[in-house]
Amino acid sequence: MTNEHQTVAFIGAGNMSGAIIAGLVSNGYPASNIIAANPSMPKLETLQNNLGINITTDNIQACQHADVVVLAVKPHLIQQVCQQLADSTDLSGKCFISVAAGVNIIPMQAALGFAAPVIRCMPNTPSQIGLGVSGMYASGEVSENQRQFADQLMQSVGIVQWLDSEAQIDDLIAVAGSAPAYFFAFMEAMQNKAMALGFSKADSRKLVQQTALGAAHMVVENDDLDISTLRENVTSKGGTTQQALTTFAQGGLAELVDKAMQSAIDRAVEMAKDNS
Ligand SMILES: NC(=O)C1=CN([C@@H]2O[C@H](COP(=O)(O)OP(=O)(O)OC[C@H]3O[C@@H](n4cnc5c(N)ncnc54)[C@H](O)[C@@H]3O)[C@@H](O)[C@H]2O)C=CC1
Ligand SMILES: O=C(O)[C@@H]1CCC=N1
Repeated sequence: MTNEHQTVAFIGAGNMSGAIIAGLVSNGYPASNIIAANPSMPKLETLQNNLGINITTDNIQACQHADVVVLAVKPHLIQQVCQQLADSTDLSGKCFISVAAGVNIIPMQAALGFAAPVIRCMPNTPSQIGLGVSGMYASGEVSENQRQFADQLMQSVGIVQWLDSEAQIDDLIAVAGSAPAYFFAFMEAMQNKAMALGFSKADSRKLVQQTALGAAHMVVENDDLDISTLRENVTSKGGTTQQALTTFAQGGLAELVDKAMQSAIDRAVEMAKDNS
């Protein structure tokens, strides 16, 4: 990775930061160029012990020597954190990458006190294992160099999709940011049924996870086939799969997925209003 000696500060060391940092370090990004800040020590100590990064409980200290500041606190705290940084340190020359859902660039820049270069990034937790998806949108103030660095940073933990408008970040949340949870919920439900059928918890998990893994790999490795063809190939006429799929259809699965994804988008829009 070029620019690899840029210092990246993560403000907020929770699930998403932890996933991105783990992905970066395991992909060879120098841990000495990563610092994470969090109000409490336990998560920081785990990150330091496991990944060798720098840690601090002081957001300002983390930010001072950083070229890139990743804002990774809960959405309702983003503006407060931006204001705290703006009040206490010189932010000129720094690029901000916000991974928060439902906080737009304009209110972030207002809290930072200047037209800062801000990149909205919507990652997901599989970034932890290099299989992430990140939607990215850059404000007009972001330089080509900053954009390229952010692109390389997030490409090192998965695939990157640059977006034409900030509003598309909300769509990306529904399609990828929140979406690992949909698959987890589906697998959880399958595991529960397997257990109800008498399989042990461990066996149920093993059977479900291997099936999910196999199905995902088949999609990846057969990119010349529509996903619907892969589904049809499992479905013998009048057989068991057809019966299961009919039950899903009768329960409105496709409509339910559409509705659930739309509700995630609507929630992001609502959050952006609350955080403006
Ligand atoms: N979890 C996920 O799958 C994804 C989360 N996101 C976004 O990432 C952001 C963080 O989410 P999670 O990591 O899930 O939450 P989290 O609750 O796991 O992490 C947030 C961290 O911020 C810390 N914190 C609280 N106040 C702080 C402050 N004033 N200064 C510094 N740190 C502070 C908390 O102690 C916590 O460790 C959110 O804005 C969310 O929208 C985006 C994509 C996916
Ligand atoms: O649930 C949330 O709001 C965050 C954004 C995407 C995944 N987690």
